[in-house]
Amino acid sequence: MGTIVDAANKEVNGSSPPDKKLTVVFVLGGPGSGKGTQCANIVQHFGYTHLSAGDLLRAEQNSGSDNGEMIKTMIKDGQIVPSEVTIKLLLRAMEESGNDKFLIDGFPRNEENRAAFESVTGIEPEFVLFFDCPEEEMEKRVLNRNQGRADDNIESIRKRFKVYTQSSLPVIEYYDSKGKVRKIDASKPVEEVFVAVKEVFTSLDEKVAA
Ligand SMILES: Nc1ncnc2c1ncn2[C@@H]1O[C@H](COP(=O)(O)OP(=O)(O)O)[C@@H](O)[C@H]1O
Ligand SMILES: Nc1ccn([C@@H]2O[C@H](COP(=O)(O)OP(=O)(O)O)[C@@H](O)[C@H]2O)c(=O)n1
Ligand SMILES: [Mg+2]
Repeated sequence: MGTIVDAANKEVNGSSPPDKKLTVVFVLGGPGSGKGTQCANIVQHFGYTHLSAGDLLRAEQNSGSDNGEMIKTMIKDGQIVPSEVTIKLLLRAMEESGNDKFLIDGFPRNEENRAAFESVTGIEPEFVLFFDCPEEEMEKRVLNRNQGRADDNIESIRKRFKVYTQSSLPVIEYYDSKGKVRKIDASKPVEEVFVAVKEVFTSLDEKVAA
């Protein structure tokens, strides 16, 4: 197990003083809600490292790994890759960053992701940033995204919306019941969304400084 997780577990178990206090924010919302766009802004202003689960999976797919074909098929089909694969990629990226503040974008996307991350790392998110956006607006954005993604076509998008409603929204509801969700109206222009995002991170910084 990586040192970053050992450090977090020490903190959870309270057996010895933590080496490092890790701050993790989960960034969730449907496909095209603006997670990646806003994370880039947050990085600039608040010193986080941005880890997109989707980007890490696409990089793994392209690296010629044994899991490449499985990842490719699942992404095209909008299915959620088993957490064993995704968590390994996230932890490796956390280690490599050397940072202690992370935006984890697009994860956890189902209950299996959520429970596995909690049991493997012992990390509880500081909060969950939730980009709330109507489906028709998300569909328009994804179809105009132009990043050459194999899943940004209408057929894959329909499947992704279904998975989002059936598997990802329940995770957001779970965190909402614990008072951890910071909901943002993501239907507005990028700059206006970021005004709301900034308020959330500024109040966290004030809490930490207090
Ligand atoms: N608030 C917004 N208004 C209009 N377009 C946006 C907004 N936020 C992001 N976009 C655009 O929508 C597309 C999807 O955004 P992205 O950040 O990749 O979303 P996600 O990571 O949630 O799928 C991109 O082309 C992006 O430039
Ligand atoms: N936790 C995750 C995140 C993404 N993925 C896969 O990667 C795809 C793209 O995720 P993404 O976060 O890049 O997509 P967007 O929400 O940014 O449009 C998902 O539809 C899943 O197939 C996954 O399996 N598990
Ligand atoms: Mg994204």
